[in-house]
Amino acid sequence: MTAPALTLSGLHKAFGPVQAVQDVTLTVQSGETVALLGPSGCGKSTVLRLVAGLDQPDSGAVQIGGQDMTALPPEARRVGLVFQDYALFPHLSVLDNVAYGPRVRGAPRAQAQRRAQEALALVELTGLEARRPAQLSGGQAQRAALARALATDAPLLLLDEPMSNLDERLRAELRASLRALFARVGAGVLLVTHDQREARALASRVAVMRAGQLIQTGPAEAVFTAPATAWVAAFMGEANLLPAGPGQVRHIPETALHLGAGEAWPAVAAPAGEGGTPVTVTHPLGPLHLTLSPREATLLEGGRLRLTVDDAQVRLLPDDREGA
Ligand SMILES: Nc1ncnc2c1ncn2[C@@H]1O[C@H](COP(=O)(O)OP(=O)(O)OP(=O)(O)O)[C@@H](O)[C@H]1O
Repeated sequence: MTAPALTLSGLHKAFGPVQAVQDVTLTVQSGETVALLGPSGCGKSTVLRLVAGLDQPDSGAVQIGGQDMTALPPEARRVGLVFQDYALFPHLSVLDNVAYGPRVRGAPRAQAQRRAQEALALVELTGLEARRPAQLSGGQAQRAALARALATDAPLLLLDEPMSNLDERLRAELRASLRALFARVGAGVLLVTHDQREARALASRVAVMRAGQLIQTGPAEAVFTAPATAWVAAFMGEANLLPAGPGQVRHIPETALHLGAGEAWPAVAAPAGEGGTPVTVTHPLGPLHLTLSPREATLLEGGRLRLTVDDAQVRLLPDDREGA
């Protein structure tokens, strides 16, 4: 079996009193996209910087393609980097920006440009080779930065909030094309994001990070449908976490709420928003929050809503939301 694209073992990194990364252990296989997901300041970018060699860990090891790279400088690590601000060279054409990686690695000009053309074709920027970065839209600049990482043929790609500067429409567009692109290039991809939708759309596995530590790692769907703790569930946007005794909550996912059957509970609707009509139902388990589609909203009768809760989907989770 081939070595994983990336193996992190027991990484620690502190900045003065701040434990930015604590005991992070994670593997990314070749051809796999793993999302490092967590709120601002939890240490995601620091992990990427440790992988890229831009920072040194206090302890722990970074292996890339099965080789220990912990002590090596960034240029020896064979990783393709895409950071939030793209960092394209403003004075170089798009083609030269993308050919830069192969050139630095010693490829003759013609060969480097050929590789750059191929990478630009992959991100659908063919035809814009002669432009300067300032003449690109946000989405195009983002794709040029990606092409530059792809042109290095690195077995590991590191993406830090790669769509943070794009509007929602462009994000949705790029999400769809990126997933297909990653599958085609076969590299291991470590993607940093605080956006759970982005993680869900792009990654096969998700590692949830909080205050420097990984608190849940697993297949994306498993993490989203079965969060391990109340904090993870809340971070994923789960609204129904009801008190269930000391240190525990009852997690009722929206899929567990079956509308239009059972008892009619008192329900208070808020004005309809973009996602639908928010409703709070007074249920013996506690107040249940849900958002009704226009069709579901017709089930509201005289301030009441019929619903049943599918007990099989209800889980007790440890409540770890205080502190940290
Ligand atoms: N060079 C540094 N010096 C001091 N503290 C730092 C440094 N870099 C990061 N930190 C601190 O380490 C913690 C983790 O930061 P990091 O940038 O890794 O978080 P993040 O999860 O990537 O956040 P964001 O999503 O906002 O980019 C934060 O508390 C941050 O303030």
